[in-house]
Amino acid sequence: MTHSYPTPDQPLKIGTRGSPLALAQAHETRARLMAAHALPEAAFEIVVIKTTGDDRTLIDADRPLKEIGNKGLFTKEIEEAMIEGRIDIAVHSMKDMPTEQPQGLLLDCYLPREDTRDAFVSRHVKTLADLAPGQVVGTSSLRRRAQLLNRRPDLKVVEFRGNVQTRLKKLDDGVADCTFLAMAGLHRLNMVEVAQSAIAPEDMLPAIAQGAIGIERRADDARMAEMLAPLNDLETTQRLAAERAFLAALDGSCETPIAGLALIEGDEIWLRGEILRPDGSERLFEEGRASIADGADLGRDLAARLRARAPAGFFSWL
Ligand SMILES: NCc1[nH]cc(CCC(=O)O)c1CC(=O)O
Repeated sequence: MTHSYPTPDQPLKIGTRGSPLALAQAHETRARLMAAHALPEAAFEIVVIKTTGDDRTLIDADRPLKEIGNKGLFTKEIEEAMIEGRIDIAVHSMKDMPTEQPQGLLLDCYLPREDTRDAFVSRHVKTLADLAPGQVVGTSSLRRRAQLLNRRPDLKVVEFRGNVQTRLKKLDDGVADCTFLAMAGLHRLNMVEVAQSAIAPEDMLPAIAQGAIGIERRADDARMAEMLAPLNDLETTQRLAAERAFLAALDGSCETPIAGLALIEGDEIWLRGEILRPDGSERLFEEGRASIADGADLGRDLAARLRARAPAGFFSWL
């Protein structure tokens, strides 16, 4: 180590949102840094930063998130704090991260990926296939809404937001018969028992980067680069390179339901991706394989194939 380690007097500042899931991810990052460098907990300070996405006056309004703002809703204030030096690193759910970072910041450290599947959450229905016609699904995710309606146009979808506890309360109140959450979030919150079942990717392809935690730093911060290096998981990096190249090539303006999942099989990477119309009336799917080093090219290639197949008007921005 050529740089000095953080100490209780000069702790390493870990920036995060304040939600229970965000805090669990920050704690996991701290634990991994402590183990990798034999440091005490006191050498770290967790700095909670409120983002536009956490603003109750905006969030409590019953508007879908996509109408409130777009990219960086949950990251802008955290990235500003890092650029200003108030924090050293930021811990993010990669699923919520734009494909490009602001000038001066770098996102190149990924923790080993959790379960990528969506969870089927209900008080009285066991699996997605057991839903009866007309039953009500609560979700705020454009992707999940479109995927569900594509397969089951007979179901009713209602807007559903809030943290896990709020959503479970809504299920208890009978607002909806079921909802979906990422298995990864439930694992990290030790709440996996609220899932009736995990949904196979063949039935619901997850969001790009679902289940992955990324750690962002200042690009010129050599000390942090060195401290984060042992935390980076190679396979997660390779899978996200393919998935995020796919997303970037499709714009990924959160206005079109996009899903994708890469898996490593031997010395190959296998990528599946799909785009849907928001009402679920149309679904375009592609898959392909490449050598692992060519994952990003595979992602761009899959995106180009989908674009070529998409009828005019499929993307609202074209
Ligand atoms: N958009 C919110 C969000 N961002 C990351 C996760 C879950 C954890 C993950 O996918 O890493 C969630 C909640 C959810 O979809 O249930």
